[in-house]
Amino acid sequence: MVPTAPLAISIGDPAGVGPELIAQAWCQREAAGLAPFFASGGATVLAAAAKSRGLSMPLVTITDAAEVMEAFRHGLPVLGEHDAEYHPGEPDTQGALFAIASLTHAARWAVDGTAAAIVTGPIAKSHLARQGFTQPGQTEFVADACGIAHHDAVMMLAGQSLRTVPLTVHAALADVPRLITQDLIIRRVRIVAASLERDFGLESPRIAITGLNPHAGEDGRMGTEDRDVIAPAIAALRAEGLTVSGPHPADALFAAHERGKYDVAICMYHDQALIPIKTLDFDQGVNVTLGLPIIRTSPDHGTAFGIAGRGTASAGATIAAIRMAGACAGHRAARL
Ligand SMILES: NC(=O)C1=CN([C@@H]2O[C@H](COP(=O)(O)OP(=O)(O)OC[C@H]3O[C@@H](n4cnc5c(N)ncnc54)[C@H](O)[C@@H]3O)[C@@H](O)[C@H]2O)C=CC1
Ligand SMILES: NCC(=O)COP(=O)(O)O
Repeated sequence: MVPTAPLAISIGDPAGVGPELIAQAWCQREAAGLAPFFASGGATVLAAAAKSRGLSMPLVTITDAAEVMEAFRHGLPVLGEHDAEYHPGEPDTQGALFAIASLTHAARWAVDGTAAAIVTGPIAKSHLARQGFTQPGQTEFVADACGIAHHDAVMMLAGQSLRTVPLTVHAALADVPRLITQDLIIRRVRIVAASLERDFGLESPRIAITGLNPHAGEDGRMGTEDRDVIAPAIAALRAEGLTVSGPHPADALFAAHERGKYDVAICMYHDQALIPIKTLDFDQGVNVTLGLPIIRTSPDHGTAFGIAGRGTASAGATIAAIRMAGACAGHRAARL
């Protein structure tokens, strides 16, 4: 089923690769089968970024999202006057403030139903933090926009043959053992299971949970978290009827012969979840936030300031993120 409203896209840092990849996605909209989308501001940035990439992409300034469906056929619809100069590879204060404004508007449109989903362009967290962006990332920003507690907004990375969820996300590795609790595992796995059913159409998803330590602790000989925290949480989730396995030694779980045995791997920390996705599928990886009343996706890569404006950045992950937002919105619409 197609989404009932267009998708809103925030531009991300205008000095990064976000703007040119949005332009590229619009140019490939038909071949890629993308649902109609519109940009949250950034007319100047988008026009210059398209030009830098040699793309022919008209912009259509709109004043109401109701105009998107018609406008999308002729050019990239842009809603909102927030804008910036285009200085690829040179992040600055004005650009960071624009990135915040673009994200703020797009999130609001998703929350009030103007948009069926939000797709967020990459931001540089440290640059935005200097301009008052208080959340650790866009996941938490969007959670705040929805009035959802940060610990109930769950990051999932999705590639072509693998989905992973980092249980702890932007946390120092030294803090991870302390942060992993039975309550956190149970709470997040419930959200993952419900979201995979609702937004991805997976009945009774198979959920594999990694261990924290080498060999999942080898029965307490290499760390006790696997035995004393993760295993009891898995038992509790199974008792609820969820299809959960583990704790699995993380080193082998992502091998090709293992990946077909589960629908999602719950990982203990950021790099345990993101390294396999980015290694297997850098060009197609999508970051999707589960547990929200709205749908939010993003390419899994960052701002890539070093290659912005050169025309070499791949639009694969941005296109995959737009496609996934449309598919999830379609799943939700079909359940109404
Ligand atoms: N969704 C988001 O908003 C994300 C934002 N970031 C932010 O991005 C900034 C830079 O982070 P990095 O760790 O350097 O990651 P990065 O993803 O920006 O770059 C890592 C490497 O991948 C390359 N790369 C990235 N996107 C590419 C594309 N589309 N096509 C071809 N090559 C590409 C870059 O040139 C670089 O060599 C950080 O400030 C971080 O906070 C990082 C990840 C996700
Ligand atoms: N490493 C993933 C990442 O940084 C994306 O975070 P978010 O901005 O989507 O919360």
